[in-house]
Order: sequence, then C-alpha cells, then structure tokens
Amino acid sequence: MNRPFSAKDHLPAQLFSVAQIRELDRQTIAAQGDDGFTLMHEAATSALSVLQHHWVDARKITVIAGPGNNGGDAFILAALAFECGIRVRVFTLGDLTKQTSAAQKALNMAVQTGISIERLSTASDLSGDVLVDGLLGTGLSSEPRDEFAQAIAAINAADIPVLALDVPSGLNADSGVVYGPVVKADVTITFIGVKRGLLTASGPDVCGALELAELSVIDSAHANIVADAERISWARLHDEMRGLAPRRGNAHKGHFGHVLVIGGESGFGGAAMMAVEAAGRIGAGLVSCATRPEHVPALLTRRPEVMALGVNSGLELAPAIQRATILAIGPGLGQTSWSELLLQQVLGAQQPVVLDADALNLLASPGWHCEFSERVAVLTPHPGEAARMLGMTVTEVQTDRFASARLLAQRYQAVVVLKGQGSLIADPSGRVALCTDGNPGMSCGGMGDVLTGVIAALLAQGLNAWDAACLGVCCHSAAADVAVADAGVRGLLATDLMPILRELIN
Ligand SMILES: NC(=O)C1=CN([C@@H]2O[C@H](COP(=O)(O)OP(=O)(O)OC[C@H]3O[C@@H](n4cnc5c(N)ncnc54)[C@H](OP(=O)(O)O)[C@@H]3O)[C@@H](O)[C@H]2O)[C@H](O)CC1
Ligand SMILES: [K+]
Repeated sequence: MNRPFSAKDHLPAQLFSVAQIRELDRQTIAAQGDDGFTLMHEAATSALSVLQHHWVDARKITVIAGPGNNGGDAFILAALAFECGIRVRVFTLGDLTKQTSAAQKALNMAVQTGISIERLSTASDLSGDVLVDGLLGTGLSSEPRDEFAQAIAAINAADIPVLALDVPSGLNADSGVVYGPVVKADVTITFIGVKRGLLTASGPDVCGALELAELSVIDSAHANIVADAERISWARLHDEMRGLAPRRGNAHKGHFGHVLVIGGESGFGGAAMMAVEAAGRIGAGLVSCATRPEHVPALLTRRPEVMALGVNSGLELAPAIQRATILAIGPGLGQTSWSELLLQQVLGAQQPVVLDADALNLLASPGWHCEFSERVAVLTPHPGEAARMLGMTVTEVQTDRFASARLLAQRYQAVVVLKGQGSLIADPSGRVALCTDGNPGMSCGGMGDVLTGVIAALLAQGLNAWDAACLGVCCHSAAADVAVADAGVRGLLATDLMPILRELIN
C-alpha cells in the first residue's frame, strides 16, 4: 500500500493568521529600516525561481499587477524575468496613486527595463506560458470590486497556467472563504509563513500546489508571535510517532479498552455498525454496541466479534455502560425519546466519551446544555451540527472556522473536531490543529460514523483526547486518500476504509 503523503508535508507545521504575518512583515521592515522594498524584492526573487521550477521552459509570461504590495511583488518579478530573457507583458489594475513607496519603486523598476506596461482591459490579450497573479494578496478586505472581479474572471478564462503571488486573488487568506470570483491557481507561492486560510474551507481548492518562501524575516518567536495553528497530517504524526506504543507479547484484550457504541435508532442501524467496525479495526480490545433490538441480528452477522445489546430504554443500557471504558454516542442515534434516554444515561456516566451526529444535535437543543470540564470528551461536529450548537448559520460557522472551532471547544470544555475540508481540532485552551489529509470523496454517508469509532478506539488504547482526535482525524482522512488513490473520488464508501485503517494504524 502506498503510504499516503499529504501534498502539503513539505510545509512547516506553523500556520499563521493574516494579522500575524502582517505584524511579522511590519517588524522586519522596521528592523531593516527601509520601506519594505528589500523584502518585496526578496519575495519576487523567490517567486521567479518557483515559476522557473514549475515551468522550466517558460519563454513568455503575462503579469497582472494590482495597486498594493501584492502588485509590487508582481512588478519586480516582471523586471527580474525580463532581465533573464523571458518575454514579459504587464497589465495593471486599480488606483496606482495609492501605491506604497515600495510598490512605486517596484513599478519604476519594471518601467526602466522597458517592459510594456498597460492598463488591464477586457480587450487585453492574456497569453503566454504562465500568468502571474499579483492582483490582490493579504490586503483583500471583501468581495473583489467589479473591475477586479472582471480581471479575476479574465485570468480564469485565459486558460493558461497561473502562478498566484502570496494568495490567489479573491481568497480570504485568514479563513479560506471566497466571497465571489477567485483566481484558480496552479501554483501559489506564499511569503513569510503559511496563512491558515490557504489550507481550510476553499483554500485548498484554489491554491494548487502550495510553496512557501520564508524570506529573511525576524524569527516569529523573536517577534513573540506564536503560530495561530499547527498543520498536522498522517505522515507527519507517523514520523513524530505520536501514535500508539507497539504491542507487547503478553498483551490481552483488557489492555486495549472496551468501547461501547450507542446509536442506531430504527432504520439507522448501519451507522452504529460502521462505528463498531472502525473501533475494532483501530485496535480496541473489546467493542460493544447498544442499539435497537431489530439491528442486533444484522450486526452479529456482519461482526460476530461485537457484543450487541438490543435496548429499548435507557435503564437497560446501564449494565453495558458499567462494563465499558470508553463511550461513543451518536451514530444513527436519532432525536426521539429513545435517543434522549440513552444520551441522558451517557451524560450521567464518567467514562471518556465521543459525541457525534445526533448526540450533538440533541446537545444543541434547548434544555440539554452541558459541558465536559470534568470529563474526557471529544465532539465531532460537521459545520451543520456546529451551527446548531453555536446558534449560528452554517455560513457564519464557515466564515471563520478557526473561531468556530475554538468557540465550541471553549463552550463545551472539550476537544472539538470541526470536520470539512481542512478539518480543525481545537481544545478549550484555544489550541488548534489543521489536518491537510482528506478529499471530497469523504462527503458521503457513514464517514462520520467511522471517524467516531476510530477516535473512540484510540481513547480506548490510552491516548488523551487531543492526541486521539488529531491521530484519529489524520488516520481517517489518510485512509480515504489511499482509498481514492487507485479508484477515484466518486463512489467511495465509508466501509472501504476499514481494511486501510487497520494497515495505517499498524
Ligand atoms: N506581509 C507580507 O508577508 C509581505 C507582503 N508582501 C506582499 O504584499 C501583499 C499585501 O500587500 P497590501 O498592499 O497590504 O495588500 P494587497 O496588495 O493584497 O491589496 C491591497 C490593495 O487592494 C485593494 N483592495 C483590497 N480589497 C479589495 C477588494 N475587495 N476589491 C478591490 N480592491 C481591493 C486595496 O484598496 P482599498 O481601497 O480596498 O484599500 C489596496 O489598494 C502580500 O499579499 C504580499 O504579496 C510583500 O511584498 C512581501 C511580504
Ligand atoms: K495574488
């Protein structure tokens, strides 16, 4: 099996907010005592080498330069490219009278080389081997204004490879949200640090291959800037061996915990089954399942290893809870009075608990609020469940996924996994990790149930809530990456992951 390699593993772990990057930039420029032109020149130099690395024989490039320092980067890149024999055309946009002094110097540098510099118009011929997007960077403040929106549409319509400088124009580099038109880049060279929005929400869809040029800025620690989030992936965690200890010969099943999965309201028995199977495949010593009696025969047929208990009321659940070391409630739980009785039993227990799906929807409903400061807990909402739990719309949750994940972890005093592209793990202290594994094939029924079982099994084997959530999310997503590597994204089924989970965790 090809070991999954997250396409982002060449990047450092630190992820910064835009404000942090701009502060680093400001402090560096102040230390350098110039207007930022030195840093801009360094950015452009590294951008040109990235261009020549990806498009070795580029002979003709078109550069789109905006009115800010992102445009400044583009002007210098144009001048440098021209000086090494590449044919260059530059199109500018926006009010150049607002340029910073560094950007003005950059424009003059391009003018002095004799490059043709024209205002971008609908008639502009955007041709060449590579198109450089220097329109908007971290200064984007809202939906691109009309002439910028038109320019972005023209860039995408030009149908030639695009190198985006710092950020694909139109993408909010802080949240990964796009408000409207956005450049779809083949390669993005980002400067100083990886902005957190490049790796979550829509960021990965529009960045293409992501490169980092750290430039000679002051060290973030020196500027007492602590990275806003950390990037994790299966490959990275695997290398750091933040995984499970190897198994000793005289082990027995009691060493590896006993997971009790609670769920499977009438008609949703499959969800509980998938969580059960995933927990077994990740190595829980024992797995039990409390579900509607009608699902027990099917469950035992599929997985005779599981201890299946048909329950009609919460009271029947009590003995099963007593025997378990880890509880996982939610897969197919439903929101009926049966569901509520079971949730009440679980909330009254002490074991570490994973709450997913309808357990979260119930928690979000009035009269249910509770918090887990005295208990090991992992909550695994998708944006819709997160929205209900926060009393927000999904759009609001997605507008700043980092804030939403932190808010949930704070409010519930638990480790929270906010699923989606670039899944986030947050803990009550505000710590956030971003997983760069995974693919769109995962948005299919059952994937969440599998993740619930994975995380529960890692808790059962002794990992703390943070490590179980991080390792579980990466293992689950990496398994999906392996599954689609051969057969493609469409038609991935949650149960396809089962054998791969076992291989990865070993
Ligand atoms: N900070 C760094 O790490 C480095 C930054 N460099 C490069 O500089 C940009 C950031 O430059 P900045 O000038 O702050 O901002 P931008 O160039 O991204 O854009 C600002 C201009 O764009 C206009 N703008 C903003 N939002 C919109 C919009 N929605 N529609 C249209 N136009 C917009 C804005 O005008 P306003 O009137 O809106 O203020 C500005 O004119 C960074 O991305 C790097 O590429 C350094 O060169 C290297 C280090
Ligand atoms: K850009």
